[in-house]
Amino acid sequence: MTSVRADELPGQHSLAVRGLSVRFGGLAALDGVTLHVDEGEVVGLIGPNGAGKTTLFNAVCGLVRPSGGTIAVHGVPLVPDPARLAGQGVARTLQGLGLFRGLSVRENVLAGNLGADDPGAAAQRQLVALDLAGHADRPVGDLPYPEQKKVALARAMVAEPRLLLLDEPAGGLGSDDIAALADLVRHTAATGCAVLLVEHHVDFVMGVCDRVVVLDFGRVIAAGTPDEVAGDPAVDEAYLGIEVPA
Ligand SMILES: Nc1ncnc2c1ncn2[C@@H]1O[C@H](COP(=O)(O)OP(=O)(O)OP(=O)(O)O)[C@@H](O)[C@H]1O
Repeated sequence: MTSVRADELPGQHSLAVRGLSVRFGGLAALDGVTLHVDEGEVVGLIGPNGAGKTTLFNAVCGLVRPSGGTIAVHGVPLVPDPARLAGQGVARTLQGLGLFRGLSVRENVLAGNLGADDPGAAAQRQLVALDLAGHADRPVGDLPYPEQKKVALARAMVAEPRLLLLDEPAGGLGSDDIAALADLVRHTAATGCAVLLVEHHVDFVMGVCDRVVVLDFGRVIAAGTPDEVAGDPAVDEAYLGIEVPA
């Protein structure tokens, strides 16, 4: 069951990033980025290659150290440490699947929730929710790629995060699987989870997100509903006008 921390401030954003800056030597990968995601919301983070999307995820996860700014989850300053993320209600999927290919589907899902009171029951709930229960005892590497993507999502969701970071979830999927993924993402948000989504597949982003934040050269150049962002000339120039990988 998702816990509420005693020091959580009521009415706060699920994720609040304020003035976040990350430098790699002389390069400002993020330069004063401010964004938020609320409970039950799907927010897309898009931008051209090198815009800073992965760096923002990495900063939230404690994989890079910001030079400035703050990150808070439900009003509580985040302690950016990969080993403590789950305890702070945050989960992330990876661009690559990052699955343990020699383990079964169930074992992979279990790996996402080592601290649960009843990890088996939590894993079973996710297997059922993602229609994977029939494959639970198969080696994950035997499943088709779209099913493996679902296993990666189940592993992220098994700890019942309140903030889910999805890193290019549509990568490598065909149109039918992308439509199914959109349903899954909306379903996840409907459970109250806040979802921040990095994705190059623009149609998927525009179809699934409540709001979209556009980065370019480490700065927010536009933010709003998909329609607002799609009609923004700065976005056309920076992003939508260029060819992006499918
Ligand atoms: N560890 C690092 N050391 C030095 N520079 C880095 C490092 N990580 C990222 N960068 C640089 O920071 C900038 C932002 O990179 P980032 O990977 O966050 O962009 P992105 O928007 O995720 O791009 P893509 O869509 O290609 O994944 C780029 O110029 C990148 O080359």
